[in-house]
Parts: sequence; C-alpha cells; structure tokens
Amino acid sequence: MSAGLNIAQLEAVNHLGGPSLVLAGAGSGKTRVITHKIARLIQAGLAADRIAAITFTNKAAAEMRERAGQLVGREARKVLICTFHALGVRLLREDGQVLGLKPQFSILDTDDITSLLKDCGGTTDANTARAWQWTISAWKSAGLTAEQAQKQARDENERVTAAIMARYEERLTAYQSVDFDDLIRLPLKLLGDYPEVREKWQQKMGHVLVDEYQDTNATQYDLLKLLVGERARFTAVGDDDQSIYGWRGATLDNLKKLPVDFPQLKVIKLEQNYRSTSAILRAANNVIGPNPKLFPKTLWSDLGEGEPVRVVDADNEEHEAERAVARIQSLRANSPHKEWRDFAILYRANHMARAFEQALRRAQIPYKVSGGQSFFDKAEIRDLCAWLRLLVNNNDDPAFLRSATTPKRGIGHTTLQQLGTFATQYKLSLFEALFSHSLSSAVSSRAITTLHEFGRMVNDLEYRARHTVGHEAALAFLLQWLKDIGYEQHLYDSEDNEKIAAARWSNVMDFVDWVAGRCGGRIENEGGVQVETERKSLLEVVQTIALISTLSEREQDQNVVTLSTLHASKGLEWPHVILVGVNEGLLPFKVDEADSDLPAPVLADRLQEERRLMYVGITRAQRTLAVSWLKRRKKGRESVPGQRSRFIDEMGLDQATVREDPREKLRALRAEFAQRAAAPKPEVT
Ligand SMILES: Nc1ncnc2c1ncn2[C@@H]1O[C@H](COP(=O)(O)OP(=O)(O)OP(=O)(O)O)[C@@H](O)[C@H]1O
Ligand SMILES: [Mg+2]
Repeated sequence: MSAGLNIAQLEAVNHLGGPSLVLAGAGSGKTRVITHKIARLIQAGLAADRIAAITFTNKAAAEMRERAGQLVGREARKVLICTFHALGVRLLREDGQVLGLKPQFSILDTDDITSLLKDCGGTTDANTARAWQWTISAWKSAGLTAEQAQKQARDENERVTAAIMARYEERLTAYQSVDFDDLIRLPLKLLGDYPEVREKWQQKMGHVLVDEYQDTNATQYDLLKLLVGERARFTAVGDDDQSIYGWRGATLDNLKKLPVDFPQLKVIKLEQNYRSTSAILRAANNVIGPNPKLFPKTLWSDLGEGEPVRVVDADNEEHEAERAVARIQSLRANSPHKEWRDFAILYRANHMARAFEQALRRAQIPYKVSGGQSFFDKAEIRDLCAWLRLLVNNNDDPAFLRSATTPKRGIGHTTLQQLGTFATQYKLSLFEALFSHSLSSAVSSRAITTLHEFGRMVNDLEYRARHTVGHEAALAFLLQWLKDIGYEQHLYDSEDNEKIAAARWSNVMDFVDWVAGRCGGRIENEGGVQVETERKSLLEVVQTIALISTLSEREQDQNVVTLSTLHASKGLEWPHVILVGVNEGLLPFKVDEADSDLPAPVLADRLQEERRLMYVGITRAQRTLAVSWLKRRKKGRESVPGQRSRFIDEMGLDQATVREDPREKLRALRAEFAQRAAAPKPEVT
C-alpha cells in the first residue's frame, strides 16, 4: 500500500483524523495522493460509501475510479467519486424534497436555458439570451437571488436582467427543473437551512477528498465546509499556479481561507515531480516565474535532462498542422512510444482543432477531440435525451417541446402555442395541461386527439422504462422505441446528404448501446474474477444522463491522438505534447490594451491567468515538448501577420538547440511510406 509513494506523500495519505491540504506543483503526485488515500481510508476501516472524492471533470472521476479499483478492488465502486455538480445532484435527489423539489427533477442544459430565457425576456435573439444567461449564472454562482440582484442592479440593463431572472427562476420551479448553478446553490441551501439534513450528511461523510482545489469557487467551498462540519475530515490538493478558471468564478481565496477557517489544518508540500524531464520542467518554471508567488514552491525531477524543447515556426494554420503531424509520425517511428495515445496536441480555443483534424485525417491517424463539441451536443443525441428526460420528468417543458415535434407527429406550432398559453394561465406544465378537461376551450378537438396520443405514448414508455432492467432488455426497449417514433426515417428525411444521415444514425446506435450498457447485468473481468455489473432500471439510468457530458468512460482505452483545449487538459499527461498556436493574442489571449477595452488591472490579472494556462500546458508533457507559433494567422476571413508569444521567449530555451530538427521531415516521410506499404491493398473484384 505504501508502494510508490515518497515520504511527503505518505504523510499526506496517513493523515486521517483532521483536515489537510497538499499544496504542490504540477506532476508532483497530488492526484496520486488522493487515490492512495481512498485505499488507506478503506484499509483503516472506514466504509467505502462514507468516502467522497471530488474531481474537476467526469473524465477525471472515471479515471480515479479505475485507479482506486486497481488498489482496493470492488470496494472502490462504493466510493462516491464525482464532480461537485454530480455531488449536488446526489444531495438533491435524496433530500431535495424539503426544498419542494421532486426526486425526478430535470437538469437543463445550455440550449434549454437559452430558449427558456428567450421566452422569459420576450426575444428571439439567441445572443441577447446568452448574455442574460451569462449574467444570471454569475449572479447565481455568487449566491445572489433574483430579488437581491434587483436591489443591487447598477443600471437599466442589470435591472432588466434581474427582472428576467425572477421570471426564469419561477419557470424553473414550475417545471421542476434546475440549472447547473442550482446544483451547487440548492444543496448549499439544503445543508445551510435544514439542520437535520446537514446532520445526516455530516454523519455520512467520513472523509471528503477534493482534487484541483485551486479551481473551486466560493459556493463550492461553502458546500465543502457544510459537508465536512466541525470534524473537518477532508483532504484538499491543489496548485495555485494551475488556477485557470478565474473567468468562471474560481477563486484563489479558497486556498488562503483554508488555514484561517481550519487552524488545525495540516499543510503538506510535495517537491519531486515524477512526470517530466528536467528540460520540460525548467521551461515550465521559467514561464510561471514572473507571476506573484502566493505559496513559494520548488519542483525538481530526477528523470534526467531529456530532449530539448523544440520551437516550430509555422507559416500558417495549415502548415502548423502538417508540421505537427510530421512530428508525430517521426517520433512514433523513432521512439519507444509507438502508441497513438502517447501524443497530444493542445491549443487555446476549440475552433483551432479544425486544421489538425483535417491534417490527421489526411494522414490516416486516429484521433479524438476532447473538451470540444461533445457527443452529447450533437442534435440527434439531444433529441433522444429530450425524450428520455420527458420520461423522467413529465413537467420538463423544454423536453416536452422538443420531443413532441421531433420527429414530426402532426402537433403544430399553433397547437403548442395554444397549449402553452393555457398552461401558463392555469399554472400547469405542458404535460399536465394536455390532460386537463378544460383544454377544449383553448385547443381544437382534432389537435387534442393528437396531443393525447402523444401523452399516452409518453406514459406508456415511462411505465415500461421503469420495469426494464439490465442491458439486454434495455437495448431491446430502446430499439423498439426508435422504431415506434420513426427516428431513422426522420434523420434521412431531414438530411439531404445520405452519408451525413448515416453518420448521425450511427451516433444514435452508439448512444443506445451506451445507455443500455449502463443498465448493468454484463459480465466483466475484474482482477481475474468474473463479476456481473449491478443491474439498474432504464429509468434510473436515464436520470443521471443529463449530467454526463461526454462518452469519456468509453474513450479512455482508445488508442488515438488527443486533440484538446488547454483547459480540458488539466490533470492529464502524455509522453509527447505539441502546444500549438502559441502566439500573442492567442496565448496570451488578447491582454494588450490596444486589443481590448478592459481596464489595466483586469488585464494584468488576465495575463497572470494566461501564464498559468501556459504552465498547465507545458507540464502535461512527460518526455518531449514542441511549441509552435504562426507567422501568419487567420483573423476572421483575413490573414494577418502573427507574433510569437512572449511565453516562448520566457521559456528560456537555448537558441542553438531549439530549431527544428531537419531530419524530422525525412523520418516522417519514411514512416509514412512504410505505413502505406504495410496497408492492405484494396481488393479488386
Ligand atoms: N511517488 C511516486 N513514484 C512514482 N511515480 C509517481 C509518484 N508520485 C506520482 N507519480 C507519477 O507521476 C505522475 C504525476 O502524478 P499526478 O498526476 O498524481 O500529479 P499531480 O500533482 O496530480 O499533477 P497535476 O498538477 O498535473 O494534476 C503520474 O504518472 C504518477 O503516477
Ligand atoms: Mg492532478
């Protein structure tokens, strides 16, 4: 159990009785401390279901679950390993009733919220609605109610937004729905205002562990405090130099507050980096150097000097992508790391993935885009999720509207409008309104017949989903349902290009397979023992779906090159990393006064956060790192001269060694040639 931990890590793992904070630089084994501590707590006799470990993403949670599983076996499954938001869902499903929330409440996604806000504010303009959404979300995550926001409003614009917020909140309550901010705010209210509920959860939580603590926001910190109570049995791990979510309300104050709020806090520092070579680590330390030091840290590695960090000057986006692909092919041909999964291309903004996707496809290299448009954002998946959400919560009006019209079933816009007006008048959800006796005063009898057919179908599906348990039954159910609603036909009807329609249908099949798989009853091999996964009803599984943003659990084993935003790369590592688009204006992102209308102090803060982002990027690399920048870059439709980022200069690279290796191109060509030669010849029939 103590294998693979240094003395400081062991100290952190063995501090069980009170609060502790592990404060250390990138790659020093903070996350490793958390997984080992889960094992240690179980070994020390704490029941696994009394341990909660909070991670930053669903993907990180899945990975931690797997690691913990390797250390302690099946028991690890009972540990609650999830994000703050998923923890919020858990609290609300179990105890939300005291706040008037039914256990089957719905979680709205960004699109639902935009359309709801359009409605509340009487606009059809999505940008206006999104601006409201941004402001309301900021208010909510700062803990403000609509009423308080109204009082504090500084101008007409804010007053209008606050009024819309009031209407929006009313609708959420009426629809038995919550947004992402509510998933933290409501549990906070629950634990804050209801002592018996608080008592229950504090009793239950034997130990709470938090990874990436530097990126928690104020309300998450409050939630943590309420959850652990006086006994304060928790372990937080973090790195102030990796705080990159300031723009989303994360605050380093949480790090500063911890020793004040918990005087008995044990602070442990880790200094050895186990991830990167000295060359990479030096570049990282140089870049973060100019930032003010909140908590001074030293970080060293004994993995040796390693390959020098390379700088690539690219002519433009296409050239940069070609160069990245050539580098990957060359390294793969010449290093012990031959797997595609050993490579990552990291960039500042989502839209930058495009050129790399195209180049990788051309070279027939498998890849995945993480942190970009997720599977669940695809229209076809959102259609199906709307249906499933409606089964879980009939009062989910946005889901009602989407499923009643996708695929088309003769329920027209006018009918829906009449139904909506009627529902608002009688304070009913659309689904409730549908079965109201007095509906005939508002809607034609022919339309009512169609509406009733739809309503009965939903009721019937719900009943069957509740009684469908295990993956085989779930699969049969889902396939039949798709047939009943004619979804495949709908895809082909609404898409002129057959290939695209087929691709979308294949996404649907992936989705169905995945949902069914979660219903359990499959035989899996666990440490040499065949065990059956826990069986769940389809309805139960569907309840959790709105929260899962990617098919991450399935992606893990794929042997593919990763394309990722820097933000989404946090906590991860790859043998070979290429940081691209390292230009002034991209990374750092617009921090020059000429380029921005923000005041100077805000820009200075921004620059610090951009510097931390660059630090995060560099420290993802284990063995080799290349940094590329664009001599010309696209800005809108134009091509403008690009400027090399100050961060590249600050990395302090030895100019003689940074130039690109001329042999790289040759090796890449050779590798490509070999690959082509080895590829199966097309069959001639
Ligand atoms: N004591 C150790 N012995 C050997 N390898 C270790 C040790 N501690 C950590 N590692 C390895 O070092 C790498 C980095 O560890 P980990 O991801 O836990 O660091 P971290 O501090 O969480 O990094 P980040 O700040 O990027 O989240 C991992 O591959 C991990 O397995
Ligand atoms: Mg980590």
